[in-house]
Amino acid sequence: MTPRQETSKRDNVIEVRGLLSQFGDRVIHQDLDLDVRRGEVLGVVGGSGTGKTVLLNSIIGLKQPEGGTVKLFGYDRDAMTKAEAAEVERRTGVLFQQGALFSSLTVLDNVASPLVEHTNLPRNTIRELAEMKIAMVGLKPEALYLKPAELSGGMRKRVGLARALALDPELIFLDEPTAGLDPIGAAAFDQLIRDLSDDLDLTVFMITHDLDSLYAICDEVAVLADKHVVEKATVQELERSDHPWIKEYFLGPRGRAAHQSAA
Ligand SMILES: Nc1ncnc2c1ncn2[C@@H]1O[C@H](COP(=O)(O)OP(=O)(O)OP(=O)(O)O)[C@@H](O)[C@H]1O
Repeated sequence: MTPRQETSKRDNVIEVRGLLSQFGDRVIHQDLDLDVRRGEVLGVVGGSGTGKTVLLNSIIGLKQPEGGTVKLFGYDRDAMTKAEAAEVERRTGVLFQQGALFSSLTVLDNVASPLVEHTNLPRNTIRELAEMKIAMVGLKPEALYLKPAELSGGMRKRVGLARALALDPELIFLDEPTAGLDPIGAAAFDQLIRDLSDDLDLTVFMITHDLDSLYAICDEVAVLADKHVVEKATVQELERSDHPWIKEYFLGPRGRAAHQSAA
């Protein structure tokens, strides 16, 4: 077993340098740099098709970059041993856009599945741990034996989050977690993410179109435009940016409304 690479508060949990991502001749990212500090809740925004999901996939290893380096917990993705890759996977949780739940499994079995796959714990312990995670995301015990089709959109997101948290990760990736939720459900989900981050010292990489989420819970926001991260800063700093897309985004009518409701 490899010695676990510890990270301190000052360390970057994610470090991307000079990322080049392409599909055929089509360049999605060029010279993209991004640092995410331990414990930070980072919002990732950008126009539709700017490559937010491709960036997430490149960081978690679902897409092999055409150039540059991606480091997670200090390990270079391209130079990791199998054991290091497994460690990184265990320390990382992902909530995909559609939840990606197994439709034939109950809530309990969905949340238990990473524990079954990655640990040798006895059945009873797995069950208790899964129940704990389900309670942690605010779902009642009545939900344990329901199947995904019997859940509301907000409940499905919570189950996806509970599953992403099953192995006690230090870093979670969320792809538009509040998409499709009503404003009250979205605000509750935002608060849940912020509380989990504070309580568990979780680092959060969150793609979102939801301006309210940025104001409510993000420490910083990375803006994707022109094939790279054009700025990474607090929302207050971004409101003063000269970049045309950022200006339009934060100072347009929806940005102003989000600013006012956060004030
Ligand atoms: N597997 C693929 N093959 C070819 N092109 C792809 C593939 N995946 C993504 N793309 C292209 O890469 C670009 C970036 O896609 P991505 O899904 O990352 O955008 P996004 O910023 O997440 O968009 P949205 O906000 O609409 O979800 C898009 O133009 C998309 O068509």
